[in-house]
Amino acid sequence: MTDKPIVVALDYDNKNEALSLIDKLDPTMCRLKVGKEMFTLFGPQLVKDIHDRDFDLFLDLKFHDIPNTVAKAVSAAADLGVWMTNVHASGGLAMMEAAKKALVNYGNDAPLLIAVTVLTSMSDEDLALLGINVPAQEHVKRLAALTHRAGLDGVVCSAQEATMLKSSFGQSFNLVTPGIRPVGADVGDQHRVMTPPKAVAAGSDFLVIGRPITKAADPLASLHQIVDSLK
Ligand SMILES: O=c1ccn([C@@H]2O[C@H](COP(=O)(O)O)[C@@H](O)[C@H]2O)c(=O)[nH]1
Repeated sequence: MTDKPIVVALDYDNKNEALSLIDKLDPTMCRLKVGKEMFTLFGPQLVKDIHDRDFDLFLDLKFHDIPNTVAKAVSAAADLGVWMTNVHASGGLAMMEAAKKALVNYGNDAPLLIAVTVLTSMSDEDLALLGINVPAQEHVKRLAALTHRAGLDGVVCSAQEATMLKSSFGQSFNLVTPGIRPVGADVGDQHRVMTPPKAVAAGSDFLVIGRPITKAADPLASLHQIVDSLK
C-alpha cells in the first residue's frame, strides 16, 4: 500500500468552506483533489492556496480534446506544480502520447499523468447506450492497455477492476480509484463502488473519496475513521 493512499475530493462551491476543512487536515495524512467545479470557480489561485499548505494536489480536469490542445493543457497543469493530472483515455493513443511528450521537459518535476478509463458512475447498461456492448471490466482493460502503451503513469478506474489491472500491467502502473464508499455510506451517483479496506486489498494505490468525507457531519472524524480502517 502507498504511504498516503487517501485523496480527498474537494467538490465545494465555496472556497472558504474548502479551506476551513483543509486547515483541519494534515498533509502527512492525505492528499487533495480539485476538479472541474472548484477549478472553474476559483482557478489557479486555489491551487496556490493548497500548495501553500503543503498538500500534494491532484488536478482532476480530465482533459479530452485533440492532441495539440491536450498537450498544452497538461503542460499548463505542470506549470502549476501539481502532483497528478489526467486525461480521458478515450481521447486516443495519439492524444495520450502528445500529453506524455508535453511533460518531458519537466523532468522530475512532471506531475504523474494518468488516464480515466470508464467513469465509476457508469454501469454496463450505460456503456451499452453508447454502443459499447462489453462489460465495463473489459472496456476498462482495453483503455488501460492503450494508456500503458502511451507510457502514462496509470489509470483512473473502479477498485472493482484493480486486481485485474495490476495482474495485467504490473505493480508500478498506478491505479487511482474513485467510487469509494465505507460500509453504509450513501452510494449517490456512483455505480462501481468498493469499501476502503477492500479497495486497498484489491490493489488500489490511491483512493479518491469525496462526499463520504466532505458531506459528513464531522468530516475530520470521517477521514480519521477511514484512515483507521486501513491499518
Ligand atoms: O471515474 C471517475 C473519475 C473521477 N471521479 C471523481 O472522484 C470524485 C468522487 O467523489 P465522491 O463524492 O466520493 O463520489 C469526484 O470528484 C468525481 O468527479 C469519479 O467519481 N469517478
